[in-house]
Amino acid sequence: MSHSQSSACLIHASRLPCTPRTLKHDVLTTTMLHCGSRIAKLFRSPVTPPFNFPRRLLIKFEFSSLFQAKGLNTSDEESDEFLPWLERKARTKISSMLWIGKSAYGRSLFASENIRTGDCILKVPYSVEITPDNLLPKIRAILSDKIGTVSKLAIILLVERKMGQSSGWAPYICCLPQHGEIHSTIFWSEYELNMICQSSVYQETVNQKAKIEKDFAAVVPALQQFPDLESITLQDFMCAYFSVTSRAWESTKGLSLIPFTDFMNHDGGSKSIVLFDDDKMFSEVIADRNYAPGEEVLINYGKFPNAMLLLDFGFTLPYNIHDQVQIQLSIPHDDNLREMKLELLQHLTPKIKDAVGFNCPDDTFIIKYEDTILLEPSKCMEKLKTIKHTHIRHS
Ligand SMILES: C[S@@+](CC[C@H](N)C(=O)[O-])C[C@H]1O[C@@H](n2cnc3c(N)ncnc32)[C@H](O)[C@@H]1O
Repeated sequence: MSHSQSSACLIHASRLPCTPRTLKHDVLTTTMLHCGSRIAKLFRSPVTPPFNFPRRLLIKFEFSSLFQAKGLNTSDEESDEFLPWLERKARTKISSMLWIGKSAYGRSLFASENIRTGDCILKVPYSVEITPDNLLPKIRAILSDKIGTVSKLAIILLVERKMGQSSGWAPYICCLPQHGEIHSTIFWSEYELNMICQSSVYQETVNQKAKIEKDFAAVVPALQQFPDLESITLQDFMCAYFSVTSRAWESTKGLSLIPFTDFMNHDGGSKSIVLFDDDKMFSEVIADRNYAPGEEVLINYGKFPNAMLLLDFGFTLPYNIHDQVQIQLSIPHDDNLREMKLELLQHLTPKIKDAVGFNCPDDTFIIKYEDTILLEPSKCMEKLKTIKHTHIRHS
């Protein structure tokens, strides 16, 4: 890392929130509940490229933050009708503390009354969550076994959209993002993608698009059996696929779309996550702090670096403590010192296995933003010297 880059990290560090919030009930230790994870970390392609953020990409990330603003919390008629519709469908109360409004990042949930740390702010029964089980049996019967769960959910969304107002999910389907509203790199033009061609986001985007195209090719023969579905295009499939990667949660019961909960936007500093109660068959969210009426209520999608947020969710965070860079040294296989160099890398980056993100080859190391915040240059130099001496003695 160059001097200018490391000082930039330190400047950012001083702006990071430093007071950890605590939950009134430690929901994570409640045995009955288990937490779901956003699927981004579960659906990585096995091929892994080097992860070098060129300066211009960093500029793009910082630039995007200029558009970040506080919640707008204006309501509209469609949104006002959404929760009563879902509660009728679920035959139970889902939330009395939240309402749907518009934020700088699209729809969002806002506090309708004072919320206290530890309050359960919403409870969505499994019966109104969309899982691959919702796939029409006649479609499932002719789908290839190779079709993954993301694609299955994408097909469900496409089928329901085709049904228009006669779909039992119509109020939800019309809230999902459409082409033109999605900023994931899978929708970037070739010109835009070329600007990030040295980063792994570029390669992951290429891989992701190839996977979607392959899945679509496998799905088309099934869709062609149904006159209403044969007009579905690759672009429609890509939009539906993105709706799933950016909105679904993975839990013990598999992948699911959770209407209403998926209107919540992400805050990397939030401790609220989606919890699943398999006995009582609902998912829920517990507030990690107090909210005043009208405040936007946020949850944490997971510890994702910006590259992954961009690919799977279509946004980046200006100060993301989970951000990281992958640097590939490209140590030639015929290099006599290759093993020693790889070992050195392991010493220098012992946390490499904890890194969330794209897989990476052996000769790659990851610098995590949070590590650079904690890094004390003198300790780092000491460590380097120790490793160097150990190797000199051994060789
Ligand atoms: C699960 S949905 C959240 C609801 C969404 N805002 C909507 O209009 O339906 C995830 C999407 O919300 C937006 N989003 C969520 N958190 C964001 C954030 N912190 N910054 C920018 N966009 C965000 C992104 O478009 C992302 O793909």
